[in-house]
Amino acid sequence: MAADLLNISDLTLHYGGSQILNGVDITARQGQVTCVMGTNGVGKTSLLKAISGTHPRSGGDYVLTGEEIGNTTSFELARKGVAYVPQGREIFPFLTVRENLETGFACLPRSDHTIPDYIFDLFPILKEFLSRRGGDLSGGQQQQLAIARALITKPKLLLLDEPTEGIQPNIIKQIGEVIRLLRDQGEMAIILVEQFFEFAYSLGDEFLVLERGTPLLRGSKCQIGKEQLRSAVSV
Ligand SMILES: Nc1ncnc2c1ncn2[C@@H]1O[C@H](COP(=O)(O)OP(=O)(O)OP(=O)(O)O)[C@@H](O)[C@H]1O
Repeated sequence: MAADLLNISDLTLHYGGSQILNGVDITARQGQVTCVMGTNGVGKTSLLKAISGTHPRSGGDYVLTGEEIGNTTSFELARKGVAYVPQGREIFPFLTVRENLETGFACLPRSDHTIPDYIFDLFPILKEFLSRRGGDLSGGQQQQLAIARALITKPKLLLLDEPTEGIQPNIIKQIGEVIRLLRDQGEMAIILVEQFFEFAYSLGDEFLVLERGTPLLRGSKCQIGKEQLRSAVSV
């Protein structure tokens, strides 16, 4: 059984007076992909914001590699190995590809401030476009850049928010291969928020389906049948 890297239980999250997440449990294990699914507005992005510390949670226990995490900053969580690739990618359009990648150095010691070669093995196009401005890349290339920037931080836990959204099929395939490779290396835990059902199903080891901020279905691929998952996702 793969080791638990992240264990969150009974998570709640509010925006002002609106409660968005209520009693969510999620686990991420090394060498596994946990897929978070559900229709628009159920709270998938909010869950990733809570895990990455970009929005404070209102309650719940958060344990990362055996350490209890209080309400801390996203920077501190990045230093502890949590990398977040947000929906919409949020690369810096006026910085070059190299400069975008180098922003990942912020949470690393100075001795690690070099872009490792494996980044370009995973995403060869980024090497070719190192001097191009991020904003001049296609949507799919920007998504690859956003994932690469997250990998620069040497994460233990990689959070991906809808990496296939608005992206052409050949790049979706490449991104799927990268996720599979990272998972199969067995070190990293990956949480994937994804509405593209076949993509999510092919990559996922564990699934959590949300409905209006609460868990509707949770379990492993062995426990949940494909059609059961598909019908839960379309609720
Ligand atoms: N900053 C915010 N302030 C207030 N409400 C918000 C904020 N961000 C999101 N919401 C609301 O919280 C709910 C959950 O949003 P969230 O983006 O987490 O859902 P989601 O499942 O990721 O949706 P989608 O699939 O459309 O990205 C929605 O009703 C949304 O309108």
